[in-house]
Amino acid sequence: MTNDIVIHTEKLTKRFGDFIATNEITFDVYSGEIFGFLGANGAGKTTAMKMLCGLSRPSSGNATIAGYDIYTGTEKIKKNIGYMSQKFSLYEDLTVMENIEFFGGIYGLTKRILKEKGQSLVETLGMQREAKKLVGDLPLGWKQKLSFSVAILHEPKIVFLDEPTGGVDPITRRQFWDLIYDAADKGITVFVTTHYMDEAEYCNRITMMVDGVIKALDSPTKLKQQFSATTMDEVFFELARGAKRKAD
Ligand SMILES: Nc1ncnc2c1ncn2[C@@H]1O[C@H](COP(=O)(O)OP(=O)(O)OP(=O)(O)O)[C@@H](O)[C@H]1O
Repeated sequence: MTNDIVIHTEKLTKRFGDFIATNEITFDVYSGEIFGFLGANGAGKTTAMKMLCGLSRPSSGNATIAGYDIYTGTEKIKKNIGYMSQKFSLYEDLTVMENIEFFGGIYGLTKRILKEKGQSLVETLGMQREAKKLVGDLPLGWKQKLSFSVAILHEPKIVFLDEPTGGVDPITRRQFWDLIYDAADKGITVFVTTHYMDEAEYCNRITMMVDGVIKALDSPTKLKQQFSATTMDEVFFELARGAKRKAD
């Protein structure tokens, strides 16, 4: 982690009619940081993440992502980020290698680089025997690890992960987090939403959103001190219990 700021937001706001989904959120994220973005259902996490990825125009406020302005630099932003969501990841009807080639191609990698990177990726993941198998036939945990690796194949400055480990067992989640640490060690900033509080502990810093507003932002250790809590679960409960919004 360095002191270089790669995500800077200032009073970033998104309204849907009269409803304020994300209300004046302000924070900085540093290069190589693992930044956890937490909140109860409906808190406004996905709305914020869509704005940061250049997919949704803010109603007001400012932000720069990888040095590019959120209003005028959305195409540049998209080139400098990777994205992975539990809801959308890989094509189930393509093989492991075909998915690597397809997504690597979209991210602008040449065929020669893709061949090299694809080979070393399946080796790193221990998936040599699966390279020609359909992704649909792989266990969920493997799909998620592959999906994450594909999202950073083009070595983006920032990778956005929207609940990347939903539905898998704790051991596979731990392995997934080893990949996250490797990426952060290489200088890739990781912006991650999760509902798992053990994963919150793995982040360098965490924001907690409640009803569209940032209620807390600090390291897990400092947050636990601040709320006299022994676990992040207790911190989360303390902050989120007054939330008015419910899941859709
Ligand atoms: N296009 C939209 N039009 C109107 N309201 C919306 C729209 N998108 C989101 N919202 C509302 O904004 C609020 C925040 O939604 P968002 O999806 O950002 O929450 P979230 O924190 O990501 O929750 P979850 O963990 O359930 O995905 C919700 O009340 C949701 O209903």
